[in-house]
Amino acid sequence: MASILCRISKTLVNHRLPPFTKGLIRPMVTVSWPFQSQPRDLSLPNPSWSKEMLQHYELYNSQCVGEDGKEGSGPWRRLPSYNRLLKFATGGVLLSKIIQSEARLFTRNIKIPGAGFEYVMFIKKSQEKCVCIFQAGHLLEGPPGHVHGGATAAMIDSVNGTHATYVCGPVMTANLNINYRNPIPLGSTVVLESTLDQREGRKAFFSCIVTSIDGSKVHVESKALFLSISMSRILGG
Ligand SMILES: CCCCCCCCCC(=O)SCCNC(=O)CCNC(=O)[C@H](O)C(C)(C)COP(=O)(O)OP(=O)(O)OC[C@H]1O[C@@H](n2cnc3c(N)ncnc32)[C@H](O)[C@@H]1OP(=O)(O)O
Repeated sequence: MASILCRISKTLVNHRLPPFTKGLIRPMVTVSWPFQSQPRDLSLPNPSWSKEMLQHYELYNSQCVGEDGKEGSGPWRRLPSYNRLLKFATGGVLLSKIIQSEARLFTRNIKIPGAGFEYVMFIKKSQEKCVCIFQAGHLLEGPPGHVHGGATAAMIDSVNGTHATYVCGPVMTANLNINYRNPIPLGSTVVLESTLDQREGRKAFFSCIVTSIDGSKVHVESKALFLSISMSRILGG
């Protein structure tokens, strides 16, 4: 048996693969536990954050500390960034053809600080609310000087999706209905507030409101339905 395995591995090593497969195929020994710790928490302040973004971050962050002065005993909890957890997900027919180590959560894929989606989320421990402070960078332009509606939709889906995952475990968005009320100026900081409206078996209904940082203007209102699914369904495609 050992000699057969040795021969197979030598064959694999010696086999010449086309150049386009470089980086796509990894030796089986590196495929171990599919979960990896996050390399960097992208929801922490960086120099691109506006004064308003920092002030709002501090406002919620201070409420993560309880009256006893202990971090984590307050009514809110800061969620570290989710960038990508599954190193070797098998779902999706084309996944075997892309560089899996380069795959990341859509809203965390622009690496230049301040250019794309800058955001941080806080969840209320009682779980009915999740808040996101979002600063829209110059690469998210839609109408001149304003944020692309698809970028806003992606943020809403991410905030509702994170909230739903926190409350229900693995979920998928089944339906997302968005009303755009006022355009979001590019470069501005807005607040997304996700609310758990109702749970009904596998279904969880959420709403989201996007407002200006001072709450004076409603930019977007939306409703979403998430369905609980098994992890094996996500991994298996
Ligand atoms: C920490 C992690 C942070 C992550 C943040 C990022 C979050 C990003 C979230 C996403 O963007 S997920 C990607 C976008 N969504 C998809 O690609 C989902 C594609 N659709 C599916 O895979 C399936 O349709 C789905 C899993 C949603 C549902 O299929 P199921 O086979 O599990 O459910 P089924 O079709 O049997 O329906 C179950 C119930 O839901 C209802 N339902 C399903 N789809 C619906 C729909 N679209 N609208 C209204 N109701 C719906 C359906 O009528 C039924 O109701 P009843 O039980 O009362 O009969």
